[in-house]
Amino acid sequence: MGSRARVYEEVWRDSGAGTSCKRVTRGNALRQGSAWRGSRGLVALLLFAVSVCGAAVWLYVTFLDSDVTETLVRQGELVSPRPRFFPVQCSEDYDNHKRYPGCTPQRCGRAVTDSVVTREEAQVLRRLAERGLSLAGSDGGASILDLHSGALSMGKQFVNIYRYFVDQIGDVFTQEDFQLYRNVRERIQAAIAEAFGLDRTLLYLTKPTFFSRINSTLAKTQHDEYWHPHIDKVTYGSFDYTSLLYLSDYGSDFTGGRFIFMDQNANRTVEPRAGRVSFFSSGTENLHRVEKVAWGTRYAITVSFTCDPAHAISDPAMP
Ligand SMILES: O=C(O)CCC(=O)C(=O)O
Ligand SMILES: [Fe+2]
Repeated sequence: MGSRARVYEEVWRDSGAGTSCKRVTRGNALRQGSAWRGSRGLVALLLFAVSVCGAAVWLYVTFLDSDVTETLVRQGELVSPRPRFFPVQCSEDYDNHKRYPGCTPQRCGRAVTDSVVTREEAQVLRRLAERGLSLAGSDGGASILDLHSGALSMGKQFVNIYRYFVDQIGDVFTQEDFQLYRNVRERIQAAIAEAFGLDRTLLYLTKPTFFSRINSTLAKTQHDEYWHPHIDKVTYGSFDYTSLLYLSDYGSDFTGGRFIFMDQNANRTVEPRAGRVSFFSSGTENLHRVEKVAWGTRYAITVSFTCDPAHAISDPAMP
C-alpha cells in the first residue's frame, strides 16, 4: 500500500467510520444533532445573561455618578422664533426673600432663544469685549469686564477701566456700544417677562453685569476658577433671573465651555452659539456650572435681573 493510501486508511479508522465503527443511523445523527443544539442554546442563554448583567452594572454606575448628560440645545440648532422653555420646579429660595407679586418666580425653569439678539449684534458686542479686555486681562484663564462698575481683570486682581485707562477709553467704547447694550438688555428683559409671565416693568437690571472671556490658561487665583457649581441667587444675592448672552461659538471658537445645569438625575447642557440667549430663574432649581474650556476663547455676557427695586442698577453709560 502506498503511503497516501495508508493515510486515507488511518483517517478513515480514526474517524470511526472503519469496520469497527457504529453504523451512523438516522436516529444516531438526530441524537447527536440535538445534543449540539442543546449546548448551543445554553451558550446563547449564558451570553444573554452576561450581557443583561453588564448592561445593568453600566446603568447603575452611570446613574450613581450622575454622569448622564443630556444636551438641551446644540450649537448648530437655531431656536427661533419662540424660546425653547424647560420648566423645573421652583426651589424654596424665594420663600426666604420678600416676594414681589408680578415678578418673584412662581413658575421656574430655563429657556434658550436664538431670536432675541442677532449674530451681527453679538459680533459687535464681542469686538467691544475684545477691545476692553485687551487693555488688561487676568493672568489665569478667566477675565471679566463689568461695564457698570468698570471692574476689569488685571493680572491677579481688578482695576477700574474708567479710571485706570482714562486716556484709552474713547478708543474702546462709543456711545453706540452703550446704546446697543441697553437695547439688547431691554429685549432680553422682555423675553424673560414673556416666558415667565411677568410684568416686565417690575424687573430691574442688577449687578454684577459683565463680559467674560475664558480660555484654557491655568487658573492663577480663585477669580479664575469659573467652573465651580453655583447658584446665582446664593452667589450674587440680588439675582432673580439670570441671562447669558453668548458671543462666540462652541465647537469652532472654542471647545469645552458648555453651560451645564446640574440636575439630580442628569447634567443638562446648553452649547453656546453667538447671539444665543439662555435665561433661567436664579434659585437652587438651577444649580449650574461652566465646563472647563479646553481650547480657544469663549466670550459671553451675564445680564441679570432682580425683582427688588433696592437692588436695581441703571444701564451702563459712557462716564
Ligand atoms: O458664562 C456662562 O455660561 C455662565 C456664567 C455664570 O454662571 C455666571 O455668570 O454666573
Ligand atoms: Fe452662574
